[in-house]
Amino acid sequence: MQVFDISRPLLTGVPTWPGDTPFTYVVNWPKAESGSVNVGKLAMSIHTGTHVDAPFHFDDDGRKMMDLDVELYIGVARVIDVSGKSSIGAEDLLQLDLTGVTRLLLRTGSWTDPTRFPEEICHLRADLPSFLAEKGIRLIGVDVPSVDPLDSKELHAHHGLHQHDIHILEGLLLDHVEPGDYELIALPLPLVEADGSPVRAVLRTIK
Ligand SMILES: N[C@@H](CC(=O)c1ccccc1NC=O)C(=O)O
Ligand SMILES: [Zn+2]
Ligand SMILES: [Zn+2]
Repeated sequence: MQVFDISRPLLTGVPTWPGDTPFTYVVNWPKAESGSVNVGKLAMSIHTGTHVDAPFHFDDDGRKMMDLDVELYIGVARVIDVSGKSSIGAEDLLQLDLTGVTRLLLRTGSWTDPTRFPEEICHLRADLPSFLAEKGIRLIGVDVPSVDPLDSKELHAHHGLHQHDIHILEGLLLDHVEPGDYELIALPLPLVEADGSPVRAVLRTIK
């Protein structure tokens, strides 16, 4: 059994959405002062690195992190390669047999420099959510900061996925993983009021 870490490392300088809270970690209470332990303090945006979105992120009346079904973030997931495309719609996935797939991770390869926030990414087209829902998919994962174009204010993909009860996992690292079926573990933190959560996402080979 092999485990692939598909999470982006969180460290000072990690790319964030333009204008968003920078990531900081400091030892706020060092052992030399406390006498026994180093105690760290963390500040970050929910949407930095590998994370899940809760519907409240794009809908004031939407559910928050703790209201979402934790089961969806654990279980068999299929990784597919869709690199080289500027967007993904139903047409791009028509040839695939997605029978029995609940969690689908798209390797777009469109975030080429992990040290910088991308200028352009592969996004999901408006016809994809209903197509995925028909196939029974409940969670979609992408290796880019958003399922919508970076400058989108309408967030058609976010809203469409939510309407079809499909959960969103963003900012994965999939370059080092071959397409196929794995067990996904990407548990969000129990942030009761939050619009999402950072996750540690891993893929475990099956058998
Ligand atoms: N929808 C994006 C986040 C996003 O749009 C965003 C995140 C932080 C600060 C600003 C953002 N969008 C601004 O237009 C996401 O789901 O990660
Ligand atoms: Zn997000
Ligand atoms: Zn999002």
